[in-house]
Amino acid sequence: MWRRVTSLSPVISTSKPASLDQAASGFKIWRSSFSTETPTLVKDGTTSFKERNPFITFVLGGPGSGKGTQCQKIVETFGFKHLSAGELLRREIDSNSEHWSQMLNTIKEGRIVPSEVTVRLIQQEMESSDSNKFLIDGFPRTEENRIAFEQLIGLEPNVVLFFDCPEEEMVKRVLNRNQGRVDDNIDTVKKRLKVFEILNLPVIDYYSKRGKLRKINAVGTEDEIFEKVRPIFSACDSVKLKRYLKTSRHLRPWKILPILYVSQSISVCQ
Ligand SMILES: Nc1ncnc2c1ncn2[C@@H]1O[C@H](COP(=O)(O)OP(=O)(O)OP(=O)(O)O)[C@@H](O)[C@H]1O
Ligand SMILES: Nc1ccn([C@@H]2O[C@H](COP(=O)(O)O)[C@@H](O)[C@H]2O)c(=O)n1
Ligand SMILES: [Mg+2]
Repeated sequence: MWRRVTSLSPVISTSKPASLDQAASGFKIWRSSFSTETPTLVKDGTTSFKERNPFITFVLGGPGSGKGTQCQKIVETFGFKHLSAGELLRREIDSNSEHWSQMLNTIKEGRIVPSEVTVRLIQQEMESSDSNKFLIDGFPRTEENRIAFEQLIGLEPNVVLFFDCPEEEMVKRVLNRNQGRVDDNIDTVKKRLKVFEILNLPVIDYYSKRGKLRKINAVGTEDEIFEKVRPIFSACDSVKLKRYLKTSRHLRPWKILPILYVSQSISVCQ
């Protein structure tokens, strides 16, 4: 049984000019429906999602930079729950949910769906998941996305991956993808690249300044790129382990030493 708890919080705002926001989403009506209250779902008799202290990774990069491909490998190797924001939106469109046609048009135009919609979808998936380690792929795409996540969910990412790829390579990969996506065409890709540059790069810069960004050169084979990703998560495991060691009485040092050793190679991922 879920009950809704609300608390007051400031209105979500961004430092971007309003015209840019509008160009990115095209959903003035949805945007204006943002509440000044922050609802939090709390399961009766159990802890809230926030209290589960989940490990959150945001996965960023331009269109076709390889976010989804690398997330799959991270899932296979480190057992994270993968949530692709774009995939969640496509699923909503396929299920003819409310606003499906607006969402479809937004995606066709390479623009950004209002944050409240996307954050709610991510929140539902996280809260209903058994996992406590999440890869949130393709999110946050804008400062508004980022602030909405912080305000509605009340959490920040532990790590932010950024797959840095030249535009020419991204365009080539998207046009060869062949998965029937409505936005995999040259016109939409050009728009998505523009949106990435104007709206997503400031988010990347934000996390870089806070020391959370792990920038990965996304040129090379899928396996070569994953070898740059791997140490980041080995290190994340070790951070959790260190925390565990502080609180646990059941120490088994011989079991964690190899992982701590691997973690020494963190930080330079270029
Ligand atoms: N290192 C790589 N070299 C060549 N092709 C790749 C590489 N990584 C991924 N690809 C291919 O490029 C295409 C785009 O990859 P992927 O779907 O992972 O990108 P993405 O960042 O998730 O893109 P989007 O933001 O559009 O969802 C896919 O067809 C994938 O198989
Ligand atoms: N935070 C997000 C993520 C995605 N979208 C829309 O979906 C499109 C596809 O996203 P992918 O991550 O699968 O490339 C994207 O171009 C946006 O139109 C969004 O609005 N907000
Ligand atoms: Mg993807």
